[in-house]
Amino acid sequence: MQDLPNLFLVGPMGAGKSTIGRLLAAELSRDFVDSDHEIQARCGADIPWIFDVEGEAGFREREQQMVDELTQRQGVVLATGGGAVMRETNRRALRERGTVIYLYTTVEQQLKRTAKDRNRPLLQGGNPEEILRAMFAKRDPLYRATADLIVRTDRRGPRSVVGEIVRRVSRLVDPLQCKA
Ligand SMILES: Nc1ncnc2c1ncn2[C@@H]1O[C@H](COP(=O)(O)OP(=O)(O)OP(=O)(O)O)[C@@H](O)[C@H]1O
Ligand SMILES: O=C(O)C1=C[C@@H](O)[C@@H](O)[C@H](O)C1
Ligand SMILES: [Mg+2]
Repeated sequence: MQDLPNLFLVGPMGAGKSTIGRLLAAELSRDFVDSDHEIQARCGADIPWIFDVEGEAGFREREQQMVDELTQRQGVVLATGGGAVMRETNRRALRERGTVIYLYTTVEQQLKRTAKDRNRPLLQGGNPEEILRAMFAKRDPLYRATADLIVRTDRRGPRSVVGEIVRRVSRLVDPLQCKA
């Protein structure tokens, strides 16, 4: 599937953007890039540390620069951070430079998938369920407004989600799928 556009994954913490993105890129023989990982690699610091030193505002500036840079690559699968859609500039870059896939999941699944991980500063120091519900209310409309496709990840494993994405994206690119 050489004609596929860039594929950009958006969605909340624990939706599976990093996990599914990596598998999807391997399946399509594409490069995989992960905005959170790239920011951490360039700073030599993990996300909680960046939040401690620069605050969320500093992290969001770095994220905007990274989204701008990574969306200009060709032939990539990109996992964005869960909050990237909060900025209009990021939403525009994503929409204009590739096909955007919203990985949807429920707050119940997010809680299970993020419970043991301390690398998400916005979930520390409060009730994670309340935080995730408030984020969902604010962000779900933005994920939907940015996305070309919405794919549920709460009821099936990562490999099955990858299969669905490949099928649905190839239909978007070539709606009739006629045999030669
Ligand atoms: N479809 C799935 N079914 C079951 N578990 C999943 C699924 N997708 C991801 N997971 C698990 O959920 C956890 C979080 O996934 P992942 O780190 O890929 O989420 P993310 O969307 O990248 O989150 P963040 O925005 O915080 O980076 C991982 O342990 C992963 O193995
Ligand atoms: O949902 C969010 O705002 C975040 C999600 C993660 O991917 C990281 O980008 C960071 O922890 C913030
Ligand atoms: Mg991730």
